[in-house]
Amino acid sequence: MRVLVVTAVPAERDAVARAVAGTPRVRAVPGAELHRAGPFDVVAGGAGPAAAAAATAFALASAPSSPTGPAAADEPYGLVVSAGIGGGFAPAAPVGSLVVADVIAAADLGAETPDGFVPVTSLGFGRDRFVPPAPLVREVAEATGAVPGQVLTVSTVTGSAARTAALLAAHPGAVAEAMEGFGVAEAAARLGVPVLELRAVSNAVGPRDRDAWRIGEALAALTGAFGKLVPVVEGWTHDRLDRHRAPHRD
Ligand SMILES: O=C(O)c1cccc(C(=O)CC[C@H]2O[C@@H](n3cnc4c(=O)[nH]cnc43)[C@H](O)[C@@H]2O)c1
Repeated sequence: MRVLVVTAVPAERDAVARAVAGTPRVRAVPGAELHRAGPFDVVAGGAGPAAAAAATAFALASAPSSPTGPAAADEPYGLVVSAGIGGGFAPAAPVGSLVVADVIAAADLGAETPDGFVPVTSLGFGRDRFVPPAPLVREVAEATGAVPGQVLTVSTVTGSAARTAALLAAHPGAVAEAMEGFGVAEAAARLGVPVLELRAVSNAVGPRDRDAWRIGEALAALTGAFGKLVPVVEGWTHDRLDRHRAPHRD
């Protein structure tokens, strides 16, 4: 199965591509550059949910929607993965660990009210979460050792104990936060393609301490995880994923 992997920055894209031996083949698509490594087409789509959604939509729209020939390049995407480094919530996800989202939640999409934050769904429109296929999440967790749990999408990196506590109060199942998952999921859902989010933890969510980020360690963990993901995605078919697909709703 061909898999589209969307990262924020080129360093994350290259960490994913390194999981597969050989030099990635690079192909330009409108608005992006795809790096093909084994079953993965990897794109560095930019930071934040808007850039991630735009890059995902362009890459998906550039692929055939049904097989057009015998080559892997002619296959439609069966899965989209939002991947990269992320902040981990203690104690579930220490630095260097991996997390896989069982829910991809937009943590700051809503309204501030005198009574606190209200999610967009409580305002009567939009959506604030996507649920990846549960059996696939389980298999990825088993294969990679990733901790399953909610991964929050935020537009502002958390930098205080108070904000950390507020996020955990609103999302008790949260294991990590990053800035792209919800955007990737939104674009994938519109084209009916299942989504996963896999993150390697570079820093603890909490009071800002940029010097404590362990980016190299996290990128190495990301490479290791995608190496273990190859046989997992090869074992999944479009038909099998279809059975676990949640319908898109506005
Ligand atoms: O400076 C570098 O060498 C470098 C290499 C790889 C990645 C980066 C990034 O800064 C990636 C930004 C990306 O990381 C996610 N992220 C990481 N930690 C957090 C966090 O605590 N809260 C939210 N997001 C986080 C996020 O998805 C960013 O887009 C630098």
